[in-house]
Amino acid sequence: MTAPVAFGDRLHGALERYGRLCVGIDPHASLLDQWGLDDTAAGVREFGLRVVGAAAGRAGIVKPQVAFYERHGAAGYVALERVLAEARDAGLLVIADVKRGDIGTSVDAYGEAWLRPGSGLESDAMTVSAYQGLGSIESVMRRADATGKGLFVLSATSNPEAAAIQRAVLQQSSREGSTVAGAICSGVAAWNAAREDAADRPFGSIGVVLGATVDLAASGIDVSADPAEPVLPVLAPGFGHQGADVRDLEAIYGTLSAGVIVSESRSLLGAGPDGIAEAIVRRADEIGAARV
Ligand SMILES: O=c1ccn([C@@H]2O[C@H](COP(=O)(O)O)[C@@H](O)[C@H]2O)c(=O)[nH]1
Repeated sequence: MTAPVAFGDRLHGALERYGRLCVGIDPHASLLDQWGLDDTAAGVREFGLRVVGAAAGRAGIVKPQVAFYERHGAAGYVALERVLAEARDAGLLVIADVKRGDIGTSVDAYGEAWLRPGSGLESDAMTVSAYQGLGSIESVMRRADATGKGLFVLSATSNPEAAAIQRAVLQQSSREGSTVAGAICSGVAAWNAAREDAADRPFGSIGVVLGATVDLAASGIDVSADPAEPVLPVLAPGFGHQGADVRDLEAIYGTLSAGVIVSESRSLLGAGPDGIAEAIVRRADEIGAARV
């Protein structure tokens, strides 16, 4: 059996071809209304399929926010399965924004749901939480590496109320003295660097979530340190609707900039069903113009 292509390689290819933009698929009730769709499982399916149609060939990555599908129970999941499959069939890299975390065996079961080839919910990557300890996600990191999938581990999230916990300083750890956010970043970078084939990889397959609205230095993340090798993928919500300016990308992310994926939802989706394709092209151009 041939080995799967590493997620980091596929991510690198998508960024080279289409640039950094990741199109969020967040069917908020207000957006469904604006798009002339019902807030039902059928409505969120149609919304997702239209976003996928608009993103295909214009952006490299989509990020469905699973919560908006989960609102509709089992029917919402059936709708989501269809959206995920269409997106992957269209050649888009799919990051399922599920933010799962638990003890190791349970996190691995989440990994089986979202990352196992052939699973109904199969995605290319998923978001996970390591707030039960980095060791709690080790089995899912192994699973991701073995199956050519990726993970984005929450580190410093874009919501302001996260700082109190994410800036807390670790005790009883080999990373004692680091903040929670900093330890997650350095732990993930170290994981990527320790892979057997790390030297041949442009990007690691395990990344972190670092909000663009965050003062990363104050969160204990040194954005002037030597860049990680391989490049650390950074899923970056917070641009667009949440107020961060893409022209500040390098100032925000410094030496982490090479791995930054600009994830925007409402700022694009608000263009409506007739304007979304054009909004994606315009935003991808703006981000490209602000290239670092
Ligand atoms: O720190 C985080 C982690 C995830 N998100 C998610 O990203 C999108 C942002 O949507 P916008 O409309 O572009 O604000 C949404 O799905 C969040 O759940 C985040 O915002 N911050």
